[in-house]
Parts: sequence; C-alpha cells; structure tokens
Amino acid sequence: MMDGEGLAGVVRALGAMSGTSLDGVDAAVIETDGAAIHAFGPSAYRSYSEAERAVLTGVLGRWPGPGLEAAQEVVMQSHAEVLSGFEDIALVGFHGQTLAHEPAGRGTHQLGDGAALAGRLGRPVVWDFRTADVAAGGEGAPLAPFFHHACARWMGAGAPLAFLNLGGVGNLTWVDPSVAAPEAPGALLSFDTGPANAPINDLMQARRGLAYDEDAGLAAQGRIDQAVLNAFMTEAYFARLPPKSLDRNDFGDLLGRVAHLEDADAAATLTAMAVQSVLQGIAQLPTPPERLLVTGGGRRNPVMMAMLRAALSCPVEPVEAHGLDGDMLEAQAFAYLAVRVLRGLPTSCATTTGVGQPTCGGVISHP
Ligand SMILES: Nc1ncnc2c1ncn2[C@@H]1O[C@H](COP(=O)(O)OP(=O)(O)OP(=O)(O)O)[C@@H](O)[C@H]1O
Ligand SMILES: CC(=O)N[C@H]1[C@@H]2OC[C@@H](O2)[C@@H](O)[C@@H]1O[C@H](C)C(=O)O
Repeated sequence: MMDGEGLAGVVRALGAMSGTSLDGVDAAVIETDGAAIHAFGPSAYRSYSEAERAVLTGVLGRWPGPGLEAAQEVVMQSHAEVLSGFEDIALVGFHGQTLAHEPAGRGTHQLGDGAALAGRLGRPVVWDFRTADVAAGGEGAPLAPFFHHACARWMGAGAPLAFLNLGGVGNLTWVDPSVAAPEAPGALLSFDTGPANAPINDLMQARRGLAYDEDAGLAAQGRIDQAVLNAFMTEAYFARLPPKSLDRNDFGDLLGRVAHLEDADAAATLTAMAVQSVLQGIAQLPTPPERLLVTGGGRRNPVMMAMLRAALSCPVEPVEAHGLDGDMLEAQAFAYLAVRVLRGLPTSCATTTGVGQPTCGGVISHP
C-alpha cells in the first residue's frame, strides 16, 4: 500500500491494548471516519507466557529506570506477532504497556516503540496517546470514553447510560448519546473508580500460584471483612470529584490489608472493595444511568456482577447484550482513537481527563 492510501474517508484501523492485568495483548479492527463507527472487524488475542508476564511485572512502576530492554522486547515481539496477522489495515493504534502513571508527578509512561513497530508492520502507527493530555494538564486517562460515546450512538441508545470497564483497574464512563460531539459539554463524564481485578490476581498468584480467581470460585466461598472494606473506602481518592485516574498500584499494599484473612475471605473482601469503589463512582455521575454496560474481564466474575446487581436499581449487563465485544472494546478504542488522531480530532476533554482544552493526543509514525 502506498503511504497515505486508504487514509481518506472511512479508515480500516487496527488497535492493540495490553492492559494492567498483564494477561496479554488484545487486537481488533474497526472501520470509522473518526466520528461514527461504520463496522467492527476481526480480532485476536495473544496471551503472555508466564515468563513474559514475570518480565513485565518486574518492571512495573520502574520509570525512569535501567533494565527495561527485556520488557520492551516482550512488548514489541508480542505486538508484532499478533498485529502482523491482520490484512488490509490502513492504520494501527498502539497503546503499549503502562509502566507508570502519575500525571501530577513523573508523568505517564507506556512501554513500546511505535516508530519501530511501524517499520516492522509496514503501516503507519499512532502511539503515545496519553503524553499530550498530561502535558496540557490532564490526567492522561481514561481515554476509552470518546469511543464509548461512539458505541452508545452506534447502539442507538436514547438515554444516558454508563460503561463500566472492569480490567486490572476499574473505570466508569457516563454518556449522553443525544449530545453529538464527545467533547461537547454534557456528553461525557469519566474516571477511574478504583482497583478491580489487579489485587484479586495478585492475591491468587501469591496464595495459590494462579493467575486469577476463575469464575470467582474462591471469592464465592468467602465472607467479606466489613472492617477492612470500610477502612478502604475512607481513602481520599473516593471522595475526590472526577475526573481522576489511577495507576495500577496506587493504593499501596492491598494484600497487606487482607493478610490476616484466610484465602476465600481475602478474595471476597478484595472483590467487594472493587465493587464498592464502583458504587461510590456511580454516586458521582451526573444522573443515574439507564443501564450499566460492563466490559473487561470482570464481567465474567459472577460474584462481582451479582454484588453490582444487588446494589443497583438499573440493569447491569455485559456489553454483549448490546452487540459489543467486552474482550475487545479497549483494542477497538485505540483503533478508533488512532483515526481521530489522524484527522486531528480531540481524544480527550475536560470531562474525560480534566484537560483544559479538547486535546488531540498521540504521535503518528510512518514506516
Ligand atoms: N472467568 C473469569 N472469572 C473471574 N475473573 C475473570 C474471568 N475472566 C477474566 N477475569 C479477570 O479479568 C482480568 C482480565 O481483564 P481485562 O482483560 O479486561 O484486563 P486489562 O485489559 O488487562 O485491564 P485494564 O482495563 O485495566 O487495562 C483477568 O486478569 C481476571 O482477573
Ligand atoms: C494509565 C493507564 O494505562 N490507564 C488504564 C488503566 O486500565 C483501566 C484504567 O486504568 C484506564 O484509566 C486506562 O485504560 C483505559 C483503556 C483507558 O484509558 O480508557
């Protein structure tokens, strides 16, 4: 393909996301003009091996720092493998692996070299999506909300609804689909809610040598320690008004808070901490959402979903109930955002990251 060919009108873009759960790389195609979603395309997943995950875990939080070459190679190799399996792609959106996210301090840092990836794939790559927002005074996260807005309009939704992503960290997006532009006042409000799956995964790894609590088998047998939960909910983050964002380990040693509990009670308590922080977030939305659409791996956690349903009066549904793919929404989001960057359209605004002006983040590298 000639440089620039296929980049007019509707673009067929491929997005890739490696999230805070460190499970692997999601990749998905969408067709968009940067505003409306025209079609969803194929997707693929490439899990990290135990050894690769250990390399990535070992460098989490280490930025700036030496010894990142091995981790960078894990990110580059895994992405090149999964992304090279797609055809007829005009543009790639590459998130990379977040190593550190401290908008008010060290900044936000995603491991991975988009310029090198463009060379390996022979396609233009949009990357480094968060830095410009942080430089302009924003949180740099969450960035999926502009895509959630497009999804709500694609669904034909009429009333305000909310998307809840239950990944390693949780994040919530309230959308009014009747407002046409995502950066317009009243279209969106989004923020990170609190830890979601990451501490549960950490517990399972530490106590059972397992990657996660499959189908909440362990949490379902446990009892929530109300004192631990109540103490956790006094953290200042929960009272702070949005927009606001989190790094994976911003609450410190969460496993230490459940160290005195036996395994099932510890799992149940960490699961309740994730849910309670979401409920606190829902109380901060501009209006009660008509429905809560859940995406990310946590929608497969029956205890988390049951706790949400018990506490909320609106329907709590996996995004699949509305024709979306909850395993791929974030990869699709970075495909969508890549096209917005290509078009010079904003990818964040005051109500998503707190940035003063609608901001177009992202760097475009050509092969
Ligand atoms: N069947 C299941 N039962 C319980 N938990 C599950 C199940 N399937 C997935 N999960 C949880 O979901 C996690 C993966 O979620 P997801 O892929 O959304 O995270 P991510 O994209 O890495 O995170 P983030 O959105 O924070 O970037 C797993 O690590 C696991 O904790
Ligand atoms: C800094 C960073 O990588 N943040 C992630 C993380 O994972 C979930 C939550 O924390 C969200 O803020 C963000 O990812 C999604 C894709 C986002 O930017 O919308």
